[in-house]
Amino acid sequence: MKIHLRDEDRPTERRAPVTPQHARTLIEAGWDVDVETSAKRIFPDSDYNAAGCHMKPAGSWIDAPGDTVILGLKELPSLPETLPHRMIHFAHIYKDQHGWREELRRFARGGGRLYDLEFLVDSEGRRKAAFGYWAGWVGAALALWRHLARDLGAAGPSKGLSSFENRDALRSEIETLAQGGKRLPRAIVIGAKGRSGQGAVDALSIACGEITEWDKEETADLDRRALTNHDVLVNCVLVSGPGLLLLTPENLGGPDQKIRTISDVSCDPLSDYNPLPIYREPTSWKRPFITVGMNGDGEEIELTAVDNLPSLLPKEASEDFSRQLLPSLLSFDHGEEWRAALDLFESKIRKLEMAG
Ligand SMILES: NC(=O)c1ccc[n+]([C@@H]2O[C@H](COP(=O)([O-])OP(=O)(O)OC[C@H]3O[C@@H](n4cnc5c(N)ncnc54)[C@H](O)[C@@H]3O)[C@@H](O)[C@H]2O)c1
Repeated sequence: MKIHLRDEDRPTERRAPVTPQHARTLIEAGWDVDVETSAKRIFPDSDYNAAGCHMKPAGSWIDAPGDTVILGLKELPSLPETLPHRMIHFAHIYKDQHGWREELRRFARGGGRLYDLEFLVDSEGRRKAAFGYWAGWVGAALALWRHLARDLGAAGPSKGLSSFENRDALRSEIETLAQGGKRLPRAIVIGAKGRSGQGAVDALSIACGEITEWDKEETADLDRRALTNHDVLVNCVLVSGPGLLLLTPENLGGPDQKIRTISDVSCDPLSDYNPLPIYREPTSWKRPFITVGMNGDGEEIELTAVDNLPSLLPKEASEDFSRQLLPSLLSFDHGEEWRAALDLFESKIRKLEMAG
């Protein structure tokens, strides 16, 4: 088997789906591993080279032999127009996203196949590899950092963000502020049993006085007064339909409403089912926090909703993702997850053909 790790097209994408350590595991299992050099990837080229990978120029996947599997994380550049390879990445084209037809046509023209990482699932539909844990960890850490910074009149993360070398860089920002002597916040995580919920709980434990963990059971009959009797709210719910409304504009500002900092890790403001319909669009690395109202104590409620949180911690996010993906890669393309991804791809190609 021959696999080729692409340099990511997006200039800010520093994550990798396979670490140098796991590239070595693939080589030991008999894989031939090519890796494109990259000026931005969080792992240096020299580590892949030392692991036994063949280093190739960025963008050379286009000319790889036809039997090579091309691995990446995010979308492809817009050229070439034909894709003859088997490709593994997050393509973001199966939910009728902008440009899905043209992207699928590239595969149809070249005879290639897409194994979309978002749909690499087991027989119960559970994702084989996901970035959720570190999304929750970073989302909660940003909220905690900002909350403590405000207590001391500092900007904290609201001055703008760039990716962190590792989690300790972010943790030390929080720990330094927590030593400032103010009361540690009481936080609540909704969707606490999920991947991002677990990450959020772990990050909040750096400097929270108390952490309440709610999942489906606790929100079935929502006690909003108990919900708003916290300083920090982190939403990590995977919403699949209507029903859950955590906070609406009408719920803000009541006398018992203590919440001052919100992190919406789920970050789905454009969905009809958004459980936090108190903001209209994701916030950015440049301006991660916005004010969404006032709480019962007359303090501004600040919210962050960044839609690419794991990219802020590319090292940990990549290591975790690579660890989850490795067993599937070692069984490429025999496992049920590869069959599921391929079946979906083929059904989308049929949909394209029927649409004409
Ligand atoms: N902002 C980002 O960068 C980023 C990155 C990754 C994932 N996400 C998003 O985070 C969300 C969670 O992802 P995940 O991987 O943690 O999912 P997950 O499936 O691991 O966990 C979701 C949790 O939500 C809970 N839940 C569902 N309905 C609920 C309800 N009504 N009340 C309370 N809890 C409920 C589930 O029981 C589960 O524990 C998704 O919407 C995902 O798209 C965002």
